[in-house]
Amino acid sequence: MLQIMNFSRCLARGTVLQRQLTRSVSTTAQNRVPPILNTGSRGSQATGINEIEADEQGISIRPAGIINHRKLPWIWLRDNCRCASCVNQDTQQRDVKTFEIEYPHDPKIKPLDVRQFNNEQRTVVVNWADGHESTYDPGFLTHYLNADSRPDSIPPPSSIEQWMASGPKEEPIVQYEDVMKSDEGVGRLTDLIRKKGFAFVDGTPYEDPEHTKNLLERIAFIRATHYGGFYDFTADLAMADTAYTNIALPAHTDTTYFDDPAGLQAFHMLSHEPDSTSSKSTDLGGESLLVDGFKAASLLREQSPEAYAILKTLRLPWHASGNKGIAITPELTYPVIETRPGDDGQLFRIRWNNDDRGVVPFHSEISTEAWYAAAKKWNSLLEAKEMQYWVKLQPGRTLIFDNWRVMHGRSAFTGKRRICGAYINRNDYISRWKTLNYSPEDVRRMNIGV
Ligand SMILES: C[N+](C)(C)CCCC[C@H](N)C(=O)O
Ligand SMILES: O=C(O)CCC(=O)C(=O)O
Ligand SMILES: [Fe+2]
Repeated sequence: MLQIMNFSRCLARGTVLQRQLTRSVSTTAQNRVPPILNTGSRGSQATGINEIEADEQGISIRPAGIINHRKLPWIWLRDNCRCASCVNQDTQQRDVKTFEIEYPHDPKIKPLDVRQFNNEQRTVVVNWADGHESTYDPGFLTHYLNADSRPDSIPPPSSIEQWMASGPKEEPIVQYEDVMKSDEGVGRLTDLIRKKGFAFVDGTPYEDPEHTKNLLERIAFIRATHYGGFYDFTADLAMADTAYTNIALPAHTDTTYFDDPAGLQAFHMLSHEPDSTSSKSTDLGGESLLVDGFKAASLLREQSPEAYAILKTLRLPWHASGNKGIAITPELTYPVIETRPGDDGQLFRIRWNNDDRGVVPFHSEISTEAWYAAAKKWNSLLEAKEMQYWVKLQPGRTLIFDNWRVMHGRSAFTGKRRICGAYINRNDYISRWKTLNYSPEDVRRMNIGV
């Protein structure tokens, strides 16, 4: 039986909807909505909705097992209405005139009633005084009752595989033709990178670097920097950077000098031939080093929580200054190790290139010597044999890695060594990974939090 108190005007509406309705609530707290299971596919577990309470401020849904009584304010509900007149159906952008709503009590958005339907989605409907009707997926509502922000578009920590000198359990390989011929191939490639930090694309044609460029553009458009867009380089100091030499490079991440370092980096060794500088007998060198920065940070946290805290806290300047007319530094300073907000402090980004690091600033709580001691511990981890995964890149095998997690380096070399590749923005890569590895519904929720 419909119990609609203080919502006199919609009584007529109530009879029309009655046959579909399982229940509605009034602003008085004593109305309890018997438990129903929320079939919303929010996150990994269905959240049972026990009861909906509505009052002058908003509605609270007491999900099964959750005791918090967070109330979802009316203005928040109206602002997040997803109906065709509140969301531009062509662009998914908000059409709601948020700031025409008088806050906090606008007679226009006074709710006349809140209902839960007995349909598949168990949708919750709010009828507003101005005649507007908003429909909500209970999974969306219960998510925000449990969380302070939109669902993360990150794989659960359990699926992020950290590795050491032997690399991931299974070598992360995707075939070039799979990536070129289908989005399924791109989905597998981006998911391997997301979970293992890097992947190889085997069978990449190497006669013409264009194939490598086309491969990388299957993920997302290439990010241009002062090194150009798609890069194809040898040890000729074409640019004033040690990458364009043949010296050994220790483990580092690239583009530490941008506020937003490149999300992905790729290397495809096109050729490596002896030249007059190479002695016939010894090998030419130029092996590639990969170090899992998340593994290193996890070990540092275990072995020396203080050093970990210091590298997480003290923010540093970084720079790219070698090339004429180029003087790039991030606008903010950044620590070596960054974690996501929240007390589980999931690792978010590693920024490490001791050659491009600026001057360690003096800090009110952290002594400079303490930072150097912590950085020394960090560096010893990166130099430890058991942390170093070495690969000899070959023509045909393109390496693509997460430059926010995996550090790269190389051994010194002789001969003529030619590498091509590119950077790709973090958000463009994550967008591609999301859209190819999650349902449109889940992507929508992750992206707009609804
Ligand atoms: C050749 N390639 C463009 C890939 C790199 C150029 C040098 C990158 C610089 N040392 C850094 O760490 O960001
Ligand atoms: O030559 C290599 O293997 C990599 C050099 C490097 O660190 C880079 O190009 O970013
Ligand atoms: Fe590099």
